[in-house]
Amino acid sequence: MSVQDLHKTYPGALEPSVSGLSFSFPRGIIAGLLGPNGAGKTTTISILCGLVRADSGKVQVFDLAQDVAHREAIKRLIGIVPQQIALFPQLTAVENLVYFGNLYGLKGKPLRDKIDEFLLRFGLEKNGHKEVYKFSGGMKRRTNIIAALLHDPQLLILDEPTAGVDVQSRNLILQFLKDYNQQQGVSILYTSHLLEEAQSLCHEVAVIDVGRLVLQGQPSQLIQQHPECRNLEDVFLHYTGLAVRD
Ligand SMILES: Nc1ncnc2c1ncn2[C@@H]1O[C@H](COP(=O)(O)OP(=O)(O)OP(=O)(O)O)[C@@H](O)[C@H]1O
Repeated sequence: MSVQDLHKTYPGALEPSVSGLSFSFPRGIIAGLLGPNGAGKTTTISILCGLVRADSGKVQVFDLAQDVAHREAIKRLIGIVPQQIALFPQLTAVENLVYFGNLYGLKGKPLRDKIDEFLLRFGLEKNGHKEVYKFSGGMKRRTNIIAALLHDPQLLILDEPTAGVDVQSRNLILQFLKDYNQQQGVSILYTSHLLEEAQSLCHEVAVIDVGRLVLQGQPSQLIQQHPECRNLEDVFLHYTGLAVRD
């Protein structure tokens, strides 16, 4: 995927959210889009998915331009896991997942089999028929991820998928993402504020700040290039500074 000279100012906003942003990631890797609060990560992801329209700039997903002509094709290629849990609380996990599968034209036994397979893989097999409002935060997050996987996306985009989950759920989610990337060859784009996690998960990261690219590269190389930095978090702070963001 790539974005080139991307600009976006929301209606009524005084400052742009994305301002001349360019980066690209090769197919088949786990990529991290990192940056402080308000850096423009969610906006960029939303533009990549076709949920928000850019003011200007070029966006490509698997060599398809993100425009009206390719929006439907790109929608089928992408699975989106939003930052906020997007599930119906009064429905059970299975009912939610049937609903999301139906949106992609999946139904019947093949859909039910797939749901059962993912519930098992995400440790939810005993809770499929429980209403989601009764779920813990980690269970909701895991169900939210399954909803994005049912149509076999080629690119999985996750906005802070491990925010607010316990160590066990986080471990399961990260191991799943590694396996899914390796075994299925699915490309993954992920955002997080947990830089230790990003360092161990991502093949490549792009750091953005105030809507612009700050640096991009493989975590190990970025750390090597900065002898004074012990880890990715040190490199991140070196470029983005210590000042807190609004
Ligand atoms: N719908 C909107 N209308 C106006 N401004 C918005 C809107 N959505 C985001 N913004 C602003 O755009 C900027 C970038 O926000 P965005 O959510 O893309 O950043 P982020 O990097 O994902 O932040 P965080 O890490 O806090 O989730 C912020 O200043 C934010 O306040």
